Amino acid sequence: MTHTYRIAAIPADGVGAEVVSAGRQVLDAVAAASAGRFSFDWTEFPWGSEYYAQHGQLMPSDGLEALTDFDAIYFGAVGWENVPDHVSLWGLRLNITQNFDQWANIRPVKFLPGVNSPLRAADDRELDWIVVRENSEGEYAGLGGRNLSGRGPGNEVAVQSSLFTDKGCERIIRFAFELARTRSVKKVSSVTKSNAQQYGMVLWDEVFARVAQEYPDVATESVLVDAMSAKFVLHPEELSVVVASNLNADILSDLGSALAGSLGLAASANLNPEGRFPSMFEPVHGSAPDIAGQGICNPIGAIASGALMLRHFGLEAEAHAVERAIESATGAGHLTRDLGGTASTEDVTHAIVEALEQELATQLAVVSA
Ligand SMILES: NC(=O)C1=CN([C@@H]2O[C@H](COP(=O)(O)OP(=O)(O)OC[C@H]3O[C@@H](n4cnc5c(N)ncnc54)[C@H](O)[C@@H]3O)[C@@H](O)[C@H]2O)C=CC1
Ligand SMILES: CC(=O)C(=O)O
Ligand SMILES: [K+]
Ligand SMILES: [Mn+2]
Repeated sequence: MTHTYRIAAIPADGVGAEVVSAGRQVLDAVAAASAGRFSFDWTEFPWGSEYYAQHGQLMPSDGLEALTDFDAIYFGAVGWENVPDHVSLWGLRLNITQNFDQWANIRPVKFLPGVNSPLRAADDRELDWIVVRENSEGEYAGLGGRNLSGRGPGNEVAVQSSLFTDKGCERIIRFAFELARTRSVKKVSSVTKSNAQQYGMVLWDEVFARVAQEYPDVATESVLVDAMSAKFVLHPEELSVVVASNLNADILSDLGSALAGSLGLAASANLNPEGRFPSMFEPVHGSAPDIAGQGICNPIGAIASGALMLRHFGLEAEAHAVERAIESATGAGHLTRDLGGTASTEDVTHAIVEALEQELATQLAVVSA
């Protein structure tokens, strides 16, 4: 019996279209090698900044309903010069993550063979951690407002509030501890700025201490975000699972990707762990307008996000095969320009698909032996 996974693809803007196309090629190769066990049924939605130019919104008003019944969403990146960035982000990505309660955003950082880290002599023992990002509240709760008229020219005020709830903190912190238990280094580092932000972040620290008591087998530390950004560079080997609020984890995950070699490498999963809504898989990077449309962007972040989607479906061997294929491609020197190479998006995708087909053929041979 073939199991069909229904996936909504939303490439959106800039390099989003290029990397989603690359990721789909890899995922289709995975399905083709599954000997009929499963397949992907793709539906592509033309939403994003171009759609906005025609319709005045990033996605249709009933767009969320259209997505509800999919098994997952495979997303590129949103943002282009014709729309203010806060309008495009809230109109599409945050519209989906907020309304589908994708409260856990998982962002692994790994060292790849053949890729130089800007960290001197860093290797795969040093760079292998997961940023767990609170993805539903915190600094991106969207609470606040602007006083445009009441105070006269030059006197405008704006309030951008953060929202921290005990339940919101607890569920993401618990998620981080459960994840740490599955890793060889069982440690959770909690990141706040609770010396300066004395309400929400102190609540976070208290919830972290409370939940930690239930996980005596997991080591813990609480680090302020400024110190943590230094630690990412100076002592990356001390990190395993890093849990942080929405904004702090957003920043730290770009830093982590850069340390691994490029923003183009980093994968992410926006999870609704209860399964009430589809989860969404996307590269960490944005639409990269500076290199979009040239066929040179790095597809690895999107392809590795596809691996996270396979893992979410319980297809662990396949997810692992994709990750191994990425490693063989980089190890063999198939690198895009952001990594100092000359390969195109298509070259790298092709190299990964080839390595994957060998990887999966070996796996099948082992299974049937
Ligand atoms: N989840 C999403 O949809 C996100 C959307 N954005 C949006 O993307 C637009 C551009 O934002 P930026 O701040 O410039 O961030 P960005 O991530 O698009 O680009 C930052 C730098 O990384 C490079 N880069 C990004 N992806 C790459 C890839 N696959 N291969 C090679 N190099 C890559 C770019 O060329 C650029 O130099 C904005 O409209 C922003 O709002 C930004 C971040 C996330
Ligand atoms: C918006 C953004 O930068 C992110 O989700 O990573
Ligand atoms: K993205
Ligand atoms: Mn970001």
